[in-house]
Amino acid sequence: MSRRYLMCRPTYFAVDYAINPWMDPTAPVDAGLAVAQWTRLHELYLSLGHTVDLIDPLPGLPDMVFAANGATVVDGKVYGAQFRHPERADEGPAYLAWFDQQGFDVYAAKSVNEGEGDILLAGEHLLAGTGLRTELAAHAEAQELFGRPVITLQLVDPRYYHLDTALTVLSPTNVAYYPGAFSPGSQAVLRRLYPDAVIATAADAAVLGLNAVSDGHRVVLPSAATRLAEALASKGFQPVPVDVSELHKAGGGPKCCTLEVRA
Ligand SMILES: CN(C)C(=N)NCCC[C@H](N)C(=O)O
Repeated sequence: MSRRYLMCRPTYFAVDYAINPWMDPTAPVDAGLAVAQWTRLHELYLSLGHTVDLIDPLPGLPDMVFAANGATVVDGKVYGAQFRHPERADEGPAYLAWFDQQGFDVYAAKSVNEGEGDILLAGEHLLAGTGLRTELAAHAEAQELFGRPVITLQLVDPRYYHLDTALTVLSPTNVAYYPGAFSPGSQAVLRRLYPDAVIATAADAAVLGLNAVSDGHRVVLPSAATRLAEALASKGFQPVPVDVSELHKAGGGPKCCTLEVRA
């Protein structure tokens, strides 16, 4: 199924600060390679028949490439992001202004939330992560704004700081997830909601394999996640691997670079 995405070219990509355990400002980053990998991801979406809008990157915001964190867009309503860390604070208004200019109904958040990093549409309801970045209060805000039930999931491992590092929505009725990233209660919720889920291993999660983008059948995921790709194929999904090794140095993958625009 064809989707509409928003992406941001990593023109100013760098790892200048560390706000997650993957980031090491002393390690070298090849900004040119990051742009090349991002460009391949962009072209891949176009070749799969998706529409991709682009927002202009801003200097001084090296993580702005991670468009998924910029907002949550459902039914044409845009719930703006309010970032936990000051290093990313200016991204929220930049993304909201873009949506405003495009004529969407935009809502500035009252609570800390990092967009689709932590708030994922799954069929009729929203799955929402908390514990590391997005505040619980944002779940209530999102429920009120979108008029859809929000299912709160507690994240417990700092490596999997956003819900979209630990869980991929594969279709309206199924997900893939790494149980170790969730509290025991949230693991039980996921088992109850998704008895047929694809269960990722610690190794799948460690290459950020769950930071994937599904259109309901084709699943774009990091090429390093080979076992997860096999598990998805065995459930009838089509894995589409993409190399995002340079973006991984900031703690990101294909999903982080991709905000779904649901008009
Ligand atoms: C699923 N992921 C990982 C994302 N949705 N976003 C990536 C954000 C990376 C950024 N350095 C940060 O730590 O905020």
